[in-house]
This record gives sequence, structure tokens and C-alpha cells, in this order.
Amino acid sequence: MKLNEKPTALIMIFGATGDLAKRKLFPSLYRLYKKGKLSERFAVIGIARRPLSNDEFQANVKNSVESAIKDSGELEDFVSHFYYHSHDVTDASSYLALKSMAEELDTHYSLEGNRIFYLAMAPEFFGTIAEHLKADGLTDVDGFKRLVIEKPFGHDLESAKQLNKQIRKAFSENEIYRIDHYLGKEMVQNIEVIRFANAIFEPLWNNRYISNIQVTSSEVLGVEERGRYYEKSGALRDMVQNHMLQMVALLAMEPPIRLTTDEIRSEKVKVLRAMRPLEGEQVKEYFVRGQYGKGSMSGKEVQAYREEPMVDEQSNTETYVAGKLMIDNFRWAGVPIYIRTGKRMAAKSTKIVIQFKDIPMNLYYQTEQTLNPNLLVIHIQPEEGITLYLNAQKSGQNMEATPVKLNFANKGIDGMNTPEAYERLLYDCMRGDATNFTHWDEVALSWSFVDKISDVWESTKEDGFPNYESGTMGPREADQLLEKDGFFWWPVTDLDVEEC
Ligand SMILES: NC(=O)C1=CN([C@@H]2O[C@H](COP(=O)(O)OP(=O)(O)OC[C@H]3O[C@@H](n4cnc5c(N)ncnc54)[C@H](OP(=O)(O)O)[C@@H]3O)[C@@H](O)[C@H]2O)C=CC1
Ligand SMILES: O=C1O[C@H](COP(=O)(O)O)[C@@H](O)[C@H](O)[C@H]1O
Repeated sequence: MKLNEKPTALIMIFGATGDLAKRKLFPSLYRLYKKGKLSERFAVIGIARRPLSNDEFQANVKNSVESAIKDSGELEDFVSHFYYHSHDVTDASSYLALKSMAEELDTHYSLEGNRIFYLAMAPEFFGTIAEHLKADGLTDVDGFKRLVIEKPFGHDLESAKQLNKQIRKAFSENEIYRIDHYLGKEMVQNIEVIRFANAIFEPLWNNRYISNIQVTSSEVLGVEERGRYYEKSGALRDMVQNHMLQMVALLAMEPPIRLTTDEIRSEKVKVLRAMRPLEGEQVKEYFVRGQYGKGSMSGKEVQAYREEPMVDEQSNTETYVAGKLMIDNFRWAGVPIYIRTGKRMAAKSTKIVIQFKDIPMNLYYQTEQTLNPNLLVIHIQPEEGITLYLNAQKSGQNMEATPVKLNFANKGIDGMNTPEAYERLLYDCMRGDATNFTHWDEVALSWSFVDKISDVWESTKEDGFPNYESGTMGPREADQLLEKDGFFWWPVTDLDVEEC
């Protein structure tokens, strides 16, 4: 399907009264509609247990769009495409009613039998829903059928395999769209373009010129209302297994022979296969875990993780992870890729810093001082852009090198907000482009890497928890992880350097 084509489909959202649907899915569908990317030939069935009429459901959709988007208009037309079906997904008898509703809407909107099943529900229901969809004939369609699955995809490799087996009974691999919303972010998608469309970077993108890479995704928010889920997940499963490893795969992969879904995925898989697995004692050497204690954030006292709702007061769950990854292949041998992510940190920031190796000698002026290394910084969020830190002679200075920066701010170009990750991903799914969704092989490899770490962490209680104060950048051990290699974490705030 071409980029400007307007897809036609019936979208069934399971979990349509939940938080994700309200905050992300409805506003994203609205943006697509408003931009003319959805044809008039679409319909949405919202599915959840609570009884709602179509009118009540449409009012909910309207409210959620209005709260997310300031200048929303044309809402009546938009919400008229939404229908509601009250249904307990564990109740086998109610799928047939859903089927006849789907068929009516298919005819009414001429949807050509295209169906998207979006599972915005707790993962324990994913397998059951997929099996019922097949058993009751909802997947017997003339057009395409696609299953969109939210994270977490399993709790470990074993449970992920089980889940995959269940959903594969009803959908083939190329009909499954596993969401990793980081892959929908503008600047995450830009990693490939920065690397493969610039003659100045690709030749340097290897262990001869890069000394280390740092990927940070820090959050200011704590665990909020998600204690029940987070207690079983922790930062390793919640962020590292998916978003962090996906960013690493994009940074480290070889250029694909073509920009097709299969070729890109196959290169990412090779990176994940080349990641050095960690066993036993090595986990301690390469990974650091943390848990936030109380602290002060923007002048307000906040409570420790162990005091959050639905969290065990002796919890051993990590809210912070820092790690060193080694990709044992020809391009990356010897280059550490450091990752860190955590909650209740000093700033909300996702950033990638590529630190280049020092030049062999400093010819300039204060030769006893080393020059600042060249850095390429990819700002994923909240700001979006690229900064290149160079050394240059400042006017008036004689043969003296000073650090300067070249800045490209993505949002500064036309003042427009870049599309929400979910907006892109929904559109991609409707168009049948699975490039920015994770293939089963990537999921499996990520789990097998992460499982080794969680096995060790779960069998050894961390006595020092909580080990970082809310409002800081994590535990001291995370700094030591880099210090022992002769590096340090670059700050997530901009370096105080003059712009050229
Ligand atoms: N919220 C977010 O920002 C994010 C969420 N996710 C993932 O998205 C999924 C949904 O999350 P979220 O929206 O936060 O969850 P919520 O708990 O807010 O919503 C759950 C939804 O499922 C429905 N539901 C629960 N049990 C049943 C049942 N037996 N039959 C039919 N419907 C049922 C609920 O409605 P009712 O009670 O009326 O049945 C509700 O609509 C999860 O997998 C989560 O991990 C992923 C990333 C971000
Ligand atoms: O998937 C998740 O991501 C969010 C962070 O996403 P971001 O787009 O705001 O960076 C995280 O808060 C959440 O715990 C996790 O489940």
C-alpha cells in the first residue's frame, strides 16, 4: 500500500474502557482522521465488560480526544464511527454476537472484510481472545486480519513462547503486530536515517572510531498506580527487555540490503544474537539494579517505592537498571554500549550519546590537556533532534580548540508536533507495514538475554535497597560501572557549550 493511501478496516479494541484506549488509542485515531489518513470507510468496535450504550461509548471517546487534543473539531463525524459491545472475553458464548456486529459494520461501511484486533488488555487474556476469534469465525474474512498486541509479551522466555504458540494458532507471524511504542517515536525511527543516509557517519560507525555508546531513558514519574504489575515486572522487564534493547539493535545493526520489514528485522536479530550472554557472577559485573527511596522532586517530597500502593514494603523489585552490553561481532568488538533506565530520576529524558575515540594527539595550544571527545547526541524525548559536539577555534583565540555544538532541533523546523508514537504505529498497522513492530525472534532473543539477569536478581535479595534517592540519576554503582572502564555518563541535560 502506498503512503498516501487511506486504509479501510474494522478495528476491534479489546479493553476499550481502559487507560491505554482512552489516553493513546482514541486520540491517535482522531489525529489520523483529522489528517485525512483514515478514509470514511472505517469503524471501531470497543469491547469491555461494563455495560455501555453506543452513545455513552461515543461520549467517552469524545471526552478522551478533547482532553488529549486542544483544538479538536469534527468530533461528531469521527465518533459516529464508534460502536460498543459489552463482552467478557473469557465468556465463550458472546463472541458470536460480536461476529454478527462485525459483519453488519463490514457491510454498512464497505470495509472489504479487513479486520484489526487490538488487544489493549492485560496480557493474561491475549491467548484466550486469539483462540476464540478463530474458533468463532471472527478471523474468517475476505480481507486482511491483523492482531495488535500490547506489551508485556510474556514474563520470561518460557511464558512468551506459550503465548506465541497460542496466538499463532489463529494468526500467522506476519499478521501479528507486537507493539513497542518506542519504535513509533520519531527520533527512534530517525536512528536508521542518521546512520544510513549520511556519508560522514556510517564509515565511522564501528569499533575503530567509537569508544562507547550510552542510551539513557530516565523518568521523573514513580510507579504511580501500577504497583501490582510493576512488582512482578521491575525495570528490567518493563523497559530493558523491549524499548532499551530495541534502541540498541537499531544503533548496532548492519545496513540492511533493502529497507524492507524482513531485511531490517533480520539485521536487528543478528545484533541480539551477538549480544554477549551473562552468566552467574558476570551479572554483577555488567549490570546494576536500583530502587528509589524517598526524596524531593521539584521541591515536593515524594515517597519511596516501598511505600507506593500495592507494593511490598520489603520489595526487592528494581526501579532502575544500568548495564553494559557487549556486541561480540566484527563491528562492535570492544565497544561497550551502556544503558540505563529508571523511575523517579532527576529528569524525563531519552537520549543516545555516541562518544567517538580521541584523536591520537592534541596539536592545539594547551597540549597537556586532552580535547573534548566528539559526541553525537540523538535526542529522542522530550526534545527531538541531533547535536554534534566538535572542537573548533573560537574567534579571537589563537590556535586554541574549544568545544562547540551543531544543533538540529526536529520540532523547530515547522513548529509542528511530530506524530504520537501510537498514531504512527496504528497507521503502519492499517497499511500493513510491520517494520516498526517486533518480530517473534527479537522478542525471544531479548527474553533469553534478560532472563539470565532476572534469574540472578531474583535469587539474591538486594540488601542495599532503596539505593538511590528520588530526584537523582540513580545509584552510585551505576557511575562506577563506567568509571571502571575509564568513562562517565554524559549528562542528560545539554552540555554548556557554545552553538555554532
Ligand atoms: N496504559 C498505558 O499507558 C500502557 C498500557 N500498556 C498495556 O496495554 C494493556 C492495557 O493497559 P491499560 O489500558 O492500562 O489497562 P486498564 O486496566 O486501564 O484497562 C483494562 C481494560 O480491559 C477491560 N477488561 C478487563 N477484564 C476484561 C474481561 N474479562 N473482558 C473484557 N474486558 C475486560 C477493562 O474494562 P472492563 O473493566 O469494563 O471490563 C478495561 O477496558 C496492558 O497490556 C498494558 O500492559 C502498554 C503500554 C502503556
Ligand atoms: O512501556 C513503558 O514505557 C513508559 C515510558 O514511556 P515513554 O514513552 O514515556 O518514555 C514507562 O513509564 C512504563 O513503565 C513502561 O511500561
